[in-house]
Amino acid sequence: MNSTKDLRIRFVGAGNMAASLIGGLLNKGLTASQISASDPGLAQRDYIKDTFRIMVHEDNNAHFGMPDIVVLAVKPQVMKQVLADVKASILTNEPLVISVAAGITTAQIERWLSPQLSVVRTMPNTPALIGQGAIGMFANEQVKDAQKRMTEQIMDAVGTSVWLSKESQVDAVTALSGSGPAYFFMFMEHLQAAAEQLGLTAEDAALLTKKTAVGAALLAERSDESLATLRERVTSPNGTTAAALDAFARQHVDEVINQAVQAANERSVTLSREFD
Ligand SMILES: NC(=O)C1=CN([C@@H]2O[C@H](COP(=O)(O)OP(=O)(O)OC[C@H]3O[C@@H](n4cnc5c(N)ncnc54)[C@H](OP(=O)(O)O)[C@@H]3O)[C@@H](O)[C@H]2O)C=CC1
Ligand SMILES: O=C(O)[C@@H]1CCC=N1
Repeated sequence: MNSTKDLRIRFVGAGNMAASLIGGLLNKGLTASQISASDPGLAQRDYIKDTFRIMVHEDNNAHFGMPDIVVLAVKPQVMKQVLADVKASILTNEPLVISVAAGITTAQIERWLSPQLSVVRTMPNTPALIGQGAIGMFANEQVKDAQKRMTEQIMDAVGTSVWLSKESQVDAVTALSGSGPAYFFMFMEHLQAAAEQLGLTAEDAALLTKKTAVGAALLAERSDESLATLRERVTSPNGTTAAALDAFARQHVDEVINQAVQAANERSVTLSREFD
């Protein structure tokens, strides 16, 4: 296996998720000369170039070279067309292909490029930007152990990753941790608004909302106790928390959350059919 200092990585698409990964890799000690990217947006290219000092090209095939890894970081809608564009460059040296796209399957990527290619389908999330990503990964049969280690090195640069044994589990990870940050942000938005209604200033409500979320998340991560036990510790009999949790239960919040996660999972499944 190449050591990290020898790796050459090409990003196709240099938007939010690519920026998170590029930032994480540079923080972990890769040099800017090891990474290049392509993206059609001038403003985005300038942003990436100014922020990370890597080479960014308008043309997906420009200065493609012979990368060890190609990271596909475009929207699912354009994946098929983008792969038609870069197919010849990729097939020149058959690098490991890592996709971060929601819904696009390894079978589709193999069909659009080559069935011989090693393809890893991953599902990261935006906290990768600060090294706190939660990432699911699925490897097709062509992926060798050394390529798995390379994938882990990349994903470990931006968070915590798990290998999945079945590709359908990537849809579940998408519904859980891929989309999950948005669920927590939405909950926090509503919590802040409710606190403002109770008379707190917007500034205080925002600060206390964020610190409560961070504190609860860190406690959950660092404690050996179950989430249920941690919840019970906050909940005094007939106290304030019990009053709030009863209100959630009356609205069947468990069913609401289950339906939302099912909807995200289903959308991940249908995305692949839509853009086939
Ligand atoms: N955002 C998230 O939380 C997560 C996103 N993902 C996945 O990551 C992928 C990228 O998402 P995200 O980074 O959020 O999206 P962005 O829109 O921020 O990034 C995609 C980038 O690809 C560029 N692009 C468009 N067409 C091409 C092309 N033909 N060749 C090269 N680049 C192109 C876009 O340019 P332009 O804007 O000019 O079209 C854009 O800069 C998606 O597939 C998504 O499913 C996965 C996990 C989480
Ligand atoms: O909303 C989406 O489709 C992407 C995938 C997971 C998070 N964002």
